[in-house]
Amino acid sequence: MTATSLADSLAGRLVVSCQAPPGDPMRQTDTLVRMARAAQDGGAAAVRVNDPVVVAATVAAVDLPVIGLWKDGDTGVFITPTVRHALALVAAGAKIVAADATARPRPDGSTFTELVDAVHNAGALVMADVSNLAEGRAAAAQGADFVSTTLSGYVPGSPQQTAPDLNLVAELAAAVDAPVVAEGRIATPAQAAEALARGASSVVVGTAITAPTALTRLFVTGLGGPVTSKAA
Ligand SMILES: CC(=O)N[C@H](C=O)[C@@H](O)[C@H](O)[C@H](O)COP(=O)(O)O
Repeated sequence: MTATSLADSLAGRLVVSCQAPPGDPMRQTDTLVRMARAAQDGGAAAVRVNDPVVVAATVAAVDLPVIGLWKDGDTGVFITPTVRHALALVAAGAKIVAADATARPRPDGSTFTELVDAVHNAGALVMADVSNLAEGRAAAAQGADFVSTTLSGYVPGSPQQTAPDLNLVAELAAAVDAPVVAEGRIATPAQAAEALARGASSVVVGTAITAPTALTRLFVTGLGGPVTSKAA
């Protein structure tokens, strides 16, 4: 699949993020692969998968393009923080590498441009995870193939809200040539459709589809608790 046809294959469609946080019972390679197979059966255009080991297992098990990321750490830049992480994902079979493209310093002192160039040279595309319009513009100017709202709400300065940041979707869609991906806290099909209507090219949904622990917690909280320490 060429870069253009890969991008076209995602246009107007759903991507399912098949991840589980550290310590979660679902964080097993086989379980995560089964999530990806279920996403494929349900009609997803692609899956978004964390960690090269899980990426390789998913690539072997599903026919969908895999968007790979590698979360390393939990502060600062930790979504595919370095060129080394990015290239490991390409080697594992990711067709698209998702990486933090915020303005924060990267742990190896590299630039986002260097990551983009390395991934392109290795034959894959880059999805820039951003938290605001300026970062999206910069990422697109540096060659990102997709710009995703992934980090809005998770970086100081971006709106802290329970709803998806559809304003950022619309701002990015008006400002960058790269396809804009709506991602983060999209909880219903209506919100996903609204994201497309606001200019998104694709929509990534994770928690609302693949996170039974978090979803159980929502219902438990809705019933007035109790929330256990593990679920807190
Ligand atoms: C901020 C961050 O680390 N986001 C991660 C990026 O890969 C994932 O934990 C999210 O589940 C994903 O972005 C999908 O979002 P939601 O689960 O809200 O549909």
